[in-house]
Amino acid sequence: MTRTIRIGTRGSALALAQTGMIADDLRRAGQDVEIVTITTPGDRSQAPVSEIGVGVFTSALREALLNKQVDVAVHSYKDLPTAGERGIVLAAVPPREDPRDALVARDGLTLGELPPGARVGTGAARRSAQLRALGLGLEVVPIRGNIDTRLSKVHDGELDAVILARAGLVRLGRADEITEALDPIQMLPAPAQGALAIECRVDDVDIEHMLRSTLDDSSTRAAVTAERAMLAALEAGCSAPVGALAEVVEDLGADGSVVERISLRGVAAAGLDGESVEMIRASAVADKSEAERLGRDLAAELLDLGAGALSGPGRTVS
Ligand SMILES: NCc1[nH]cc(CCC(=O)O)c1CC(=O)O
Repeated sequence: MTRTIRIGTRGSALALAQTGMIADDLRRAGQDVEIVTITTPGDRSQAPVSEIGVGVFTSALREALLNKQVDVAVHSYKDLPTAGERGIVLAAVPPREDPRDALVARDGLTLGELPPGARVGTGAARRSAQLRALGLGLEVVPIRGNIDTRLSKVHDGELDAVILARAGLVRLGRADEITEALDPIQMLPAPAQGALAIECRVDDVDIEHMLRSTLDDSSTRAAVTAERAMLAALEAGCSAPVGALAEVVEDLGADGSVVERISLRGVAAAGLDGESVEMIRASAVADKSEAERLGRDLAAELLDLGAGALSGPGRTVS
């Protein structure tokens, strides 16, 4: 008799959509699965994420895993704190969705077409800092709430545009509302944006192996490992908003053979003040097996270049 695997998820439309896709993948692989919804304090609170803290969406799910209410937890990877959790293992990182941020603007407008003074909604310090650094004279309006709530602020005319992760809109079947996918040169996404983290208990070795062999994508794992290593190293040294994007690329080795490398770009605000619009950018390439070190090295370079403490709003996960 095969065991029914209980998959824990948050109850938001996005979380249910992405957990449903993972459940389908597992069913196709012959597993018997059941979805269990866990309500998190982040779902109940309307306070800014910078106040309620990173991890607010994910700790209840990890607790449900540890106390055996569920066997697997599906998280938006970028919402996970960089610190690991004792007793829990990252069993799989499935192939990533398009990691870019997306603009949803009135009248089909792109960022460059929005007039000065246009009101653009985002709750993320990372997005607002990069947006202000573009020098377009846009007014950044802090917003929170689920994706549907944010989109409705454009449709009802309260805002001219909002910026959201493209991946969330794709998974909710609302990609047709995107008016521009933002180029990473203008707007680097949050570390691990567009990726999922599939966790299980450390001692559940059979489930861990099944999850890894069914769902894990080694290139996505390497890319998010580099991005998150950069974030973790910066967290220790600065409180500026951080963006990162790694891509696995094929390159020619010294002997002419094809080798896989990771190319990582990072951005952080300079440590001037809360109104700072100076963004510090750096990039580097390393062998795919060196993801962790690449991330740490790029963080050290950003700190050397002046990435630092921001006295304004704190870092948020988005
Ligand atoms: N912070 C909330 C959150 N967590 C994951 C996503 C989108 C999906 C993803 O990045 O995987 C979002 C919404 C957003 O940033 O627009």
